[in-house]
Amino acid sequence: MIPVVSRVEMRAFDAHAIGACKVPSLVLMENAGRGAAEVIEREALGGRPRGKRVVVVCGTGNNGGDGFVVARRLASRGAIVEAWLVGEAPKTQDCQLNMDAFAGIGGRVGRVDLDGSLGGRRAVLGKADVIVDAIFGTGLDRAIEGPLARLIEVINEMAAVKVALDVPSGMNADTGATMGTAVIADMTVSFAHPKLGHVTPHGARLSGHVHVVDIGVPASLWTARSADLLEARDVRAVLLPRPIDAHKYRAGHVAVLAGSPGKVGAALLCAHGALRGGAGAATIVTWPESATALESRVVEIMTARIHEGSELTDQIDAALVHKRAVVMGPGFGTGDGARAAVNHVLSTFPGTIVADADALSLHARAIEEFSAAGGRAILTPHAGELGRLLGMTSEEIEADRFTAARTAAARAHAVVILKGAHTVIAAPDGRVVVNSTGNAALATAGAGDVLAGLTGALACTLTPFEAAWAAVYLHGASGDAWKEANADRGMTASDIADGLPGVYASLLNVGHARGERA
Ligand SMILES: NC(=O)C1=CN([C@@H]2O[C@H](COP(=O)(O)OP(=O)(O)OC[C@H]3O[C@@H](n4cnc5c(N)ncnc54)[C@H](O)[C@@H]3O)[C@@H](O)[C@H]2O)[C@@H](O)CC1
Ligand SMILES: [K+]
Repeated sequence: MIPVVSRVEMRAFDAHAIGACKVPSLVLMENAGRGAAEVIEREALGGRPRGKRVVVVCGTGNNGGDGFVVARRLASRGAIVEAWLVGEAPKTQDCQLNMDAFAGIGGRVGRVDLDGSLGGRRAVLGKADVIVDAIFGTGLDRAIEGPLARLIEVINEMAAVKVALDVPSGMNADTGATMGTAVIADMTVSFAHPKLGHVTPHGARLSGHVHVVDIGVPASLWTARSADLLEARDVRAVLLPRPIDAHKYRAGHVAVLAGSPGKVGAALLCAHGALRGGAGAATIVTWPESATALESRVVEIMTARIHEGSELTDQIDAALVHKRAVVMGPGFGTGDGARAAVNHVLSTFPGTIVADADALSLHARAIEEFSAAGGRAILTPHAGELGRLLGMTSEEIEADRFTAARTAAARAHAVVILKGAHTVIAAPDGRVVVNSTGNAALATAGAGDVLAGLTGALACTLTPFEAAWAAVYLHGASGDAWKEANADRGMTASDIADGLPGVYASLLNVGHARGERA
């Protein structure tokens, strides 16, 4: 997993590097700027910097200092570079020294007169191949307004490739939100670690592709991080090879409490996700009309009937015998019977419980009720559902997804999967993992049902937290495989499930080892 840090953590990392590790700040800045210049040369200038026009827009703090290093480095590679200082004079010594060093090699330093017209500047920016945004980094502490905001809007209008240093100026490094206005970059070079804001839906749109460069201090020296970004090897490590004598029930039997008349598709997709996700068996536990509708359609999936009324809890208990995980909610309904069923499972089922869709709606403003599961529940809300659980709007959730997920996990004493681009998975003990897979192809009806079923399948053998993050990763990876083979659209929820064996094959490389499969 890759550590993802907050603004405060990053500033503490820098202070540690300079103080305890005795690496001079000027060296860190040189490393940062050199790393960024290499990324820009390779990714934005096609490996041919000579004769290309680059404008580096520098603030007066250390982000601006990084900008002057980039300017000097690219100039020495043959690019035609202008560096602009936005403000009267550098405010930090390292910024001043690097501005002088750029001027010292014959570089042109211009000053942007924020009170004047930006007309002349606009013409120069219009001719640039690359614009480097070095106005603000982690020092941003208030909304950008007035002439500075206008300058950023002008940068955003330009056709040049825009590269942000550390964070796009105006992006909140912790939440990804725009503070006043923000640079919309094609790519961002982040120093030492990715920042939380880079891995939020809004921040990812501002940042473009994020490259992380080393600044010469081992990341391992510093363990404080707000979240971890998933990598393929993390998922590979928890997916243990199956023994040669795997049995369908040892591989895990998932119960799916889902479906109501008109919504049996949700139950089917969920069970299909569980089976393609590796469950040995799946049983849909549902109302009589739904069971009748399902029985004519399912082959590999079993059904069990439950009725509203006095027999309900006994019927559920009988249906859940020997199940390792229950997924409840997809298309299940929100009536009295559904409520009684969901609450009964929460307070009695000994395995892992995945609560999705209607199981979440039933507990609006009462997220604490999930603590009845004693830490064995996994909740799978999108921002709207989590908003209802916490009594907030979905905009308030999106404004700070990390805090929302962490708060929800603590209050529910459950694992929370906050869905969206860069899904956040939070554990009740405060650990937070961010997903690195997935794309717009996954925005399709029923995708959530498949994720819930897949999570249930993995929960048969993994802890709730591991099952949650591994499922999210695999689900996204199925979307990525679809996009690679087709496009970022046209995928159905069944396709997501059907893509899972291929994802397993590429992760585990088991395609050739058929003898080991159950
Ligand atoms: N030694 C270090 O600490 C290192 C820092 N590095 C760079 O330094 C950056 C942080 O530098 P700084 O802490 O100097 O901060 P910034 O360069 O991000 O910001 C500088 C100044 O902007 C002002 N400011 C904040 N918000 C504003 C607003 N909305 N409108 C107008 N002015 C505003 C602040 O008061 C501050 O003086 C990092 O993002 C990174 O790019 C790198 O060089 C690596 C090493
Ligand atoms: K920046």
